Amino acid sequence: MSNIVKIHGREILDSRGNPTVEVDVVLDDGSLGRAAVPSGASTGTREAVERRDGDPGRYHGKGVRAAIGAVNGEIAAAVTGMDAAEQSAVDETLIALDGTANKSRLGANAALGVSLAVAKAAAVSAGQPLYRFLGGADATLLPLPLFNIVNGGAHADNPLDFQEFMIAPVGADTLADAVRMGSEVFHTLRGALRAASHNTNVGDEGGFAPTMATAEEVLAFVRQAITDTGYTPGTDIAIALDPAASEFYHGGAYHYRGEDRVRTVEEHVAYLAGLVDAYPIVSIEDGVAQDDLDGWKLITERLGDRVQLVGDDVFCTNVTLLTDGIKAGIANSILVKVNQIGTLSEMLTTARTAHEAGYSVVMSHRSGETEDTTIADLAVATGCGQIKTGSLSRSDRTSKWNQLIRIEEELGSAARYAGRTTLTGQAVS
Ligand SMILES: C=C(OP(=O)(O)O)C(=O)O
Ligand SMILES: [Mg+2]
Repeated sequence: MSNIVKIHGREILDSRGNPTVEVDVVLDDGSLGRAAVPSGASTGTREAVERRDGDPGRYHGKGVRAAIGAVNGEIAAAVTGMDAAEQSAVDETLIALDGTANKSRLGANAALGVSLAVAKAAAVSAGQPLYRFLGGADATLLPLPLFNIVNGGAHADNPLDFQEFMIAPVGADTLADAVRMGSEVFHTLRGALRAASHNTNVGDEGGFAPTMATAEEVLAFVRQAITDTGYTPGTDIAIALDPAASEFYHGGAYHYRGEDRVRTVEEHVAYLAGLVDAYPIVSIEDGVAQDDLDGWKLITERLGDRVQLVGDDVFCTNVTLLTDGIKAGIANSILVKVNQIGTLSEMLTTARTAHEAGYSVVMSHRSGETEDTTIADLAVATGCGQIKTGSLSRSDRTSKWNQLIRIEEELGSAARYAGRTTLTGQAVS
């Protein structure tokens, strides 16, 4: 038993240069846990509410300072003296103290910083790495990485409607091999884009952000880059998409800016199905919008037995939304982002509920990140088998891949690489 003796929140910068929350938790045996809180750009409407600021540049830090004030004031007063190993009790205290359904009073960013820092301090106190402290001796599964190598949507200033084009080294033998393969393709793609006179600037998650108008154009480049690197598309390296469709769904239809055309729900789902037919796509996240329940039913009926259909905005890491979705028979997978719900315990409940229903779980970063690598450990602790944490450039992204490399090395012969084993739906060949 190690009690919390000090909680200190501070303002730091995230990868977009915006202020965010970092929390230190100190225990009576001197153990220190530190956690920094990320932030999304294409946020789901039912996410827990972070106290932040709307207009970068003009405010700089007002909302974040209010969240930090809550950490150093009300939260510190309530949580100091508690046993850091009692994560559920700490998280229940945070939830009750806030008192709202969406953590809007104190801020989900205040709650999450404390929740994660407490877990990390407890792991230090127990003399264990976080993944083992939370996951036990069975936490040996290294996740399949989904590397986001082309950025569009809300994460880039190009005309691409789809937010993320990812590659997944399903045929790698180890996580370290998967990272190497991903980076090889990333560099091949850079060369191919340059050769075709496209820019090779990167977006928020470190993937290239070329001025292309259609998903097909990107997919053709990505598939060619896989082949030109010496790998077989689909067998060695598959493709995953996050269209983040809530961002371009308005008035009951999908508005494609790049092509300057509108697709009905049926046309949009048929278009995605056509992409699955034409390319080695194994996973589509938010293929339809959070408010388009008919679209979710249609896409699940049409593609659910062929590809992984991941719910991000539609579930918001919220166990109630997930349970409703399971009952409605939509999706077959959930994206899990700790800051969407605000405490570690709630995220773990959501992940467990998904697994029990046969839904796969993909651990995820946010588009605004920090150098904090906690989600790498959480992916191994939960044994979820998949993680997306951006591209193979920018330290805010590579820090997570590098942490997974370290965990794999530390596990030695006990380490197992998930490859394609945790993908739901029928993987393509
Ligand atoms: C990581 C994502 O983006 P954001 O953090 O902007 O919600 C996503 O939509 O999956
Ligand atoms: Mg998403």
